[in-house]
Amino acid sequence: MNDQAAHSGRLVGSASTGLRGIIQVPGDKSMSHRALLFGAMAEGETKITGLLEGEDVLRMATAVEALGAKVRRTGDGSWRVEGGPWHSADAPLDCGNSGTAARLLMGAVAGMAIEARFTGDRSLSSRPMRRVLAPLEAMGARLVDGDSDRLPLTVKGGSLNGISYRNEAASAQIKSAILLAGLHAQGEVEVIEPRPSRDHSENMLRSFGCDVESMDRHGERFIRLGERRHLKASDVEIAGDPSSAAFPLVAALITPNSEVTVRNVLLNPLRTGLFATLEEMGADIVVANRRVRDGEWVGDVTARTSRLKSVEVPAQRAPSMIDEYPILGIAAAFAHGRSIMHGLAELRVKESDRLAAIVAGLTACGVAARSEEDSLVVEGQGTAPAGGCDVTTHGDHRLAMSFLVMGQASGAPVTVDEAEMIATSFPGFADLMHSLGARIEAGA
Ligand SMILES: O=C(O)C1=C[C@@H](OP(=O)(O)O)[C@@H](O)[C@H](O)C1
Ligand SMILES: C=C(OP(=O)(O)O)C(=O)O
Repeated sequence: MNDQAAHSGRLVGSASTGLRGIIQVPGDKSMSHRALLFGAMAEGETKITGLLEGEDVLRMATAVEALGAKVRRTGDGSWRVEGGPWHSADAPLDCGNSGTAARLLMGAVAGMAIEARFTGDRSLSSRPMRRVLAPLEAMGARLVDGDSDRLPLTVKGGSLNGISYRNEAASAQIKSAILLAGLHAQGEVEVIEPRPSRDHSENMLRSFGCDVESMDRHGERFIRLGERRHLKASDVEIAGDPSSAAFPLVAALITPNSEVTVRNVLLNPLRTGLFATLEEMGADIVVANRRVRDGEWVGDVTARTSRLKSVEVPAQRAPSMIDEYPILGIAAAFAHGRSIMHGLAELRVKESDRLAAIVAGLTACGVAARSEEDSLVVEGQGTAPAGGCDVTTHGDHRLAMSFLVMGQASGAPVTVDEAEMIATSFPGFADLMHSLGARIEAGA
């Protein structure tokens, strides 16, 4: 099967005899969004290598073009972005499935004397936007559609004041929207994080020439914009997405006779909670060739078939692995004993209610799992689960990939629906998994 078949809707993952190989995964999604957006806001031409060419990121590229930037892909696969000047978009900005595109763009638009209407697909139109709109309105932006919490909605920006905002949700999207709006605000702009979220915006704003201060005080993180808030074009090199690397690596851990290396994975410490958790579960997972590239840690990660034991994951760790709970749920199903993961309220407002969907999918595959308030409990049997089920993904790419991985080592095949959504974050997933020996086929 080629990746074309991955667009057909249903895919089936079946037991493989072993996964082996050395691969690279597509570029990090968070960095890709930011590289395009910051490039579009900067003076001069930004060169991006390793950009994730997934649907979410391509939505961002189209949106910044509609707002005034020039974006092109060159023959060698790198991208060029020429910054502004920004103007109101003639047509709505369709953010597709991407929460990051919608929320970061809202922040950027809020800071300028322009207006933009935001739309999205069925999933994105059901996700909360007030979390970003509330601080942006407090800074002086206007929401043309009253106090709406959902797309479609129209943001009118211009003449903002500063803000000091407590980011209780530990959301990097909220923080980034505030910082981006703050680039054009008068006065202090500060975000306080009781639990730090991914810091790619801070790191990349610095490489685009902005003053951004990050400080840890009394167990909280303070992020503050300094005086210099003007963006200058910068070259950005993007390493492999750890949230994508998670799928082949966990597949190797649970499938007999496997050894998989993913080269050049982004290892920013605010993104590596899954790897720490897998180590606690006894996984044979090793990082080699650890190095700093463009201000971010990068390395090669190898995973080998392992006997996993159960784990308890504290709420404090959740932001550093927020997109990895679906695949951790699969690892926990193969582990010996009861795993508990705390502090997962945010999973309910992702592309689907991931907490409910993980429980439903695992249960269908013969694994006892439940949610208890904001925690996930998985009763691992220490052996391969039955499988032999149809999993409803609710159009959620991470659920589709997770359950296809589960099929690689389950008693009977696992079928997922709406597999075309995988292309939002991991184009080429099925082909890459095939190159390792995975069995993923078009389903009836
Ligand atoms: O800022 C980002 O690039 C992201 C932040 C996270 O969302 P929240 O900010 O809602 O936690 C994450 O789930 C998403 O995939 C990407
Ligand atoms: C939550 C995710 O992305 P976003 O919020 O950008 O839609 C994700 O990729 O798992």
